[in-house]
Amino acid sequence: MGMTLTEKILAKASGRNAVEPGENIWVDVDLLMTHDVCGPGTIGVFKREFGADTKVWNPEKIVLIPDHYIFTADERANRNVDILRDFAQEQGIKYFYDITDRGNFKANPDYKGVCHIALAQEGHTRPGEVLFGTDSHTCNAGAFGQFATGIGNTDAAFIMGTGKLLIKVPATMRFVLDGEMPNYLLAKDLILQIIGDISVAGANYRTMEFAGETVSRMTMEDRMTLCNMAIEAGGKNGTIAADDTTFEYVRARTDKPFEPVYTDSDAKFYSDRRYDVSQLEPVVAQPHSPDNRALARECSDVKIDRVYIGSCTGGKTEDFIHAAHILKGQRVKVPTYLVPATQKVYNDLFTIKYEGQSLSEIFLQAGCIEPAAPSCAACLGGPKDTFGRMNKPEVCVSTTNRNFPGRMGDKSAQIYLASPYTAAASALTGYVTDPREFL
Ligand SMILES: CC(C)[C@H](C(=O)O)[C@@H](O)C(=O)O
Repeated sequence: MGMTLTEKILAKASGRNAVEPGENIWVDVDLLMTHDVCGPGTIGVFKREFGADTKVWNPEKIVLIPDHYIFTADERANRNVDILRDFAQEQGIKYFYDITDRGNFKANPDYKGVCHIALAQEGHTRPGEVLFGTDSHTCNAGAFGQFATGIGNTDAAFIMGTGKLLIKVPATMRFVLDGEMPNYLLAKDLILQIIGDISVAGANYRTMEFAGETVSRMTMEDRMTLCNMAIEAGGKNGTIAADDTTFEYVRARTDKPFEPVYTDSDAKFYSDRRYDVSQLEPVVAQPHSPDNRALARECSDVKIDRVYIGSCTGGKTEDFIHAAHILKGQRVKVPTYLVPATQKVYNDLFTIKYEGQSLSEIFLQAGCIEPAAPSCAACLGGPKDTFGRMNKPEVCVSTTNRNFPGRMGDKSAQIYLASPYTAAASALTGYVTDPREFL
């Protein structure tokens, strides 16, 4: 019987010809990623269970990325990065993207930024491989036809010691997206539409496989936006079949060989949903859940206090190009925070020209706050001095991926998740705004 992309990767990683959903299998891990929030806990469990002097299973297959709470005076947050640094030195970890100078990240060429985008930009997201990360948005890398999922510190510590993990094979839900994307829709609208349809528990412990002609036409950044938010529907992982777009992106960033695998034509799906994207409209997720969907135009009476454009799912180069498309030559009415996901994205804001102006010039002329140093910043609140943190019960339109109570700081703050178009259009009016008003 045929297998899905996820089943095929897991079969290969467990040394078997075939696997079925529900089976518990041991898989060999290609890459383990951890960051400043969960790395210290993972390292603690690893040392406790394997011994203080034990070496990790493979220092070339572990990636340590400080990204969450780094530009802060908070001592405990800073200590977390120190723990990662000490561990990287002690173990000879090959990929440790350090931040040594917290005051001026530009001085440190090793610093990358938000782990999920940094993993892609550094060539760690390869088709056919197995990636585990101590972060729920590790599913981002499914965009490359990789099996990628978030795990807890205990599982990560086990991988550190053995390079293996016992997991249950997830069943696959397929989402076929066809049709011409209207010029007012972005990938974020599609995934918010899907999560609104199936709910935040609609894909619990299942793969969300995205297919169809619309997906084939998408850039890698769009595909990452889709897969990144599989976890917001409870998904174990997201997947998209690798194609020429994928190969071009990956080969430009790594010379490591990889072997893509593909869903068989007779594979069995848990469910199969189809969308004609030409019929969809810009949407938002209202407070306080990513599945609390409404049409952007239905929320036009919601007055907002700020706009936030950033994070792994909404702070990539193309996200800023989309925002610039709306903001060019206009003036924002509310404070507008810009947080590039990575240092590469940050550099793009100053080098990429959009209709003759750099993106950063467009933003500053429109009255946005100067782009911040790349990091997760206020996407998940963070210490009080975190850039863009919501320290008051205000209302924000944000391109991030979660809007739970307290997610960006204050517990009563209200977050409307939206595409970069909708976020930028809302910045121009001070209300939740359908981007068609400016396109
Ligand atoms: C800090 C980390 C454990 C967390 C996650 O796993 O998702 C964070 O990145 C988030 O987005 O909420």
